[in-house]
Amino acid sequence: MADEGGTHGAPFGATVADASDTVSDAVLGSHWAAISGRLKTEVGEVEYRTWLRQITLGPLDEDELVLFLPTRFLRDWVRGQYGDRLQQLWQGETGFVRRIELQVQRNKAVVADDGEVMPAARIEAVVEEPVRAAATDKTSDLAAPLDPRFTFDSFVVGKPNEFAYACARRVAEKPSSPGFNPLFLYGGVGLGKTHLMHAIGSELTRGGRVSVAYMSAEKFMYRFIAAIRSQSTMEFKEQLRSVDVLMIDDLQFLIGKDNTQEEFFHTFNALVDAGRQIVVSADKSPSDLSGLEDRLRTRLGCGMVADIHATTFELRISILEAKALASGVIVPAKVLEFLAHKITSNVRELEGALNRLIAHANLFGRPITLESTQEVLHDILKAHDRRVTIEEIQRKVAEHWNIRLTDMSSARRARAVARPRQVAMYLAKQLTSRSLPEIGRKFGNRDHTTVMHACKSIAALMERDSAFAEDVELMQRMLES
Ligand SMILES: Nc1ncnc2c1ncn2[C@@H]1O[C@H](COP(=O)(O)OP(=O)(O)OP(=O)(O)O)[C@@H](O)[C@H]1O
Repeated sequence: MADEGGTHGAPFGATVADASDTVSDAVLGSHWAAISGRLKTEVGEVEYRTWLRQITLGPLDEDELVLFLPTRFLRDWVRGQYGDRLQQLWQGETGFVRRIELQVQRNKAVVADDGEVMPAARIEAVVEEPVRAAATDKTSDLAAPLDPRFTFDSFVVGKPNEFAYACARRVAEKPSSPGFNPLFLYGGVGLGKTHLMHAIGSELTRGGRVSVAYMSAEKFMYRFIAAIRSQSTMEFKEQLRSVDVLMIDDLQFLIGKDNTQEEFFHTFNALVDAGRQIVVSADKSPSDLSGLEDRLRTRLGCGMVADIHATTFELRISILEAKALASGVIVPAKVLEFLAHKITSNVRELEGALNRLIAHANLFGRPITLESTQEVLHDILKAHDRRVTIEEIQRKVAEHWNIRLTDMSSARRARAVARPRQVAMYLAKQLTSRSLPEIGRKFGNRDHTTVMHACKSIAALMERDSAFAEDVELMQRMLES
C-alpha cells in the first residue's frame, strides 16, 4: 500500500462509505496499515509487492468492507490466494469487519513497483484503453525492427512445426483470442521461432492496424536498466504498456535476472488484462524453464504453448527446395538430398550451407554438382561427418531406455525392446547418411522395409505423443552435440 504508516488515513483515493458512520477513513486506514504490515511479514516482500500492495480501501457497508484492485487478474489472484487470510485479519484486527469483498476499480491511483505513483489517468490508459489504431511510431525506438524476409509465406510448414505455425497464424489473424494469450513458442536453436514472431508482427502491422513491439529478452533487460539509470522507468513502462502486441524473443535470457523478470511480469499482467496480445519464445517449455519465478512460469503457460520440433528429413528437403527456388539458381535434387542428410542440426545451418553454395555458383558461373558441393562445403561437411555412428546411436538409445545393447540386433519383439530399437533406427536415418539396407544390416540383418516401417511408426508416435517426441528429440540433440 502507498501509506503503510497510516498517517494519512486510507491510502490513494480510498473512500469509506457512510454506512458505518462510526468508523472514519482514518480509523480504517490505520487498521489497514497494521494488517498490511502483518501480511508483508507473512508472505514476504516480493509476494507482497507483486500482489497485495495495489489493494486500496473501498467502502464499509455495515460489516462488509470492499477492497479494490486495479485489474481483474489481480483481483482474482488476490481473492484466490489471500481472500480468506485478508478476511481473518480484518476480523481479528477490528471486530467490526466481518466480511471482505474484493472488487476491480480501475481508476484509482496506485503505486508502481518502483515506488512512483501512477495517476488515475495513466492507470486508465494502461488498463482500460481498448486496442487502438496503429501507433507504430510510438514504439519504434523501443522495439527492434521486423525482418521483412521472415513472413508466413517464406516459412515452410511440415510436421515438426505445423502446430506452432497454425497458432502463429491464428494470433496474427485474431490477436488476444481466448486461449491464445500468451502464445508461447519454444524449441531448439535455429528452428524458426524468431521467424514466426516476425511473421506475426509483419502481418499485424501491415495496413497500420496494430502497434507491435518485438524485442529480445536481452534487449528488454538493457532497456529496463537504461531506464532505471536515466530515471525514466515510467516512460519505459508506458511505452511498453501502450502497445497492442508485445513479443519477447529468447525469454530464457531472463533466468537469474530477478528484477527484470519482475518488471516483465508486471508488464505482462497489465497488457493481458488490458486485452493486448503477448507472444514469447524460449528454448524450453514454461514448465522446464526452471530458473524463472514460479508465478511467471504459471502465467506463461496459461495461454497456448506450442513447440517446434527438430526438423525431419522431409522438412529439410522442403525448406531447401523453397530457398533454392527463391534464389533463382538451379540446385539439383541430389544435392538437396545430400545436404538434408548431412546437415541435420538446424535450419540456420542448413540455410547457411545452401547460401554458400549459391554464392559460389553465382561467383564462378558454374553449375552446382554433388562434387562441387563436397568441395565448397568441405569444412561444414567434415564437422557434421564425424558426428554420429550407428553404433553410438544404438549405445545411447539402449542406455536411455534401459535395454541391453545386444537387443538392438536381437529378434526379441517385446515392446519394451522393440520400441527403443525402432527409435535407434529412426535416429540412424535422421542423423547418418546410411541407406535403409545399410541401417537394417546393423540391426541384426533386418530388411530395409523393417527400417522404413520403424521410421514411420516413430514419426507417427512422435506426432501423437509430445512427451515421447521430446524424449526422442533430446536424444537426437545429445547425439548431435
Ligand atoms: N520452417 C522454416 N521455413 C523457412 N525458413 C526457416 C524455417 N525455420 C527456420 N527458418 C530459417 O532459419 C533461420 C533460423 O531461424 P530462427 O532465427 O527463426 O530460429 P530460432 O528458433 O529463433 O533460433 P534461436 O533459438 O537461435 O533464436 C532463419 O533464417 C529462418 O528464416
